[in-house]
Amino acid sequence: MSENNAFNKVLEQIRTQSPLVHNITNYVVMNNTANALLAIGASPVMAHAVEEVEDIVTISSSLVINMGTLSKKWVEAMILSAAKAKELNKPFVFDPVGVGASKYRSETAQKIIETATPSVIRGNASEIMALAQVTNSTKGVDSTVASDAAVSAAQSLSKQLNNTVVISGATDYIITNDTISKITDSDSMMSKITGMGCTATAMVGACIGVEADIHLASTVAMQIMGKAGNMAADLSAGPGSFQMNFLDSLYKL
Ligand SMILES: Nc1ncnc2c1ncn2[C@@H]1O[C@H](COP(=O)(O)OP(=O)(O)O)[C@@H](O)[C@H]1O
Ligand SMILES: Cc1ncsc1CCOP(=O)(O)O
Ligand SMILES: [Mg+2]
Repeated sequence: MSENNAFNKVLEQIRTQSPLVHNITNYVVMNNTANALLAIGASPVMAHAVEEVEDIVTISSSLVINMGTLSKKWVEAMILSAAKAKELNKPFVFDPVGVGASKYRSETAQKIIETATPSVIRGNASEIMALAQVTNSTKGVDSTVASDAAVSAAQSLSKQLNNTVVISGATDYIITNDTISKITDSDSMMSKITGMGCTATAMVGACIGVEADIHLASTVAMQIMGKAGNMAADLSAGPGSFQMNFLDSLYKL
């Protein structure tokens, strides 16, 4: 299938099926990522309570676990939901926000991965290298290195876990064992807005909710980000209007 056909097919599936995407995500991006999922045609639900996460996983098409703003109860909810996703064979994507920046983040990321292998791990270069225990260059939640630097770390992580690893940045890499796809079509304005990485992870959640080929679904998710990012940048004077135009662009894709 050509790249364009795959893109159109997955986008069409999202719009016709409107997959329910269960997000356990952070306070910073919760509203943005819910709106981004709606704009692309998916149906978001943000649910964190330990009392309900297993029920929500059960009715959802996919699960997004994002560890941006951790706390004890939320970690419990993440572990419960990851275990449920494994039991029910539901696809799930993990965003290891800021892994390496604190012992708590590193331990939590390991706990989640040990509970259930995420279908996809999506992070920036510093996060992927910290997760693969190559180097710790994490500066808070932003990467200090270009995505190219994390390719071999992502590849060993993917081989070790037998899953798909996405490194975002000026070039996005989608890596599944020896298969590497690259996307260079996006805009640097995207790095000036908080939550663009989390939005990329949410887009992966939407795509794996409708498409069983996880590498293809992850690639389309990053294409969606790049295309909407370019469209929005053309219309925007700066990061403020970019945020609004990005949502409109997702809707118009
Ligand atoms: N310098 C850049 N040029 C173009 N696109 C970028 C750049 N940096 C990030 N992006 C895009 O922004 C989105 C978020 O990536 P990134 O900033 O790496 O994530 P995070 O916010 O988790 O650090 C991705 O879709 C990526 O393609
Ligand atoms: C700033 C910040 N602090 C904790 S979570 C968060 C959002 C990070 O989002 P992204 O990784 O998508 O930029
Ligand atoms: Mg991030």
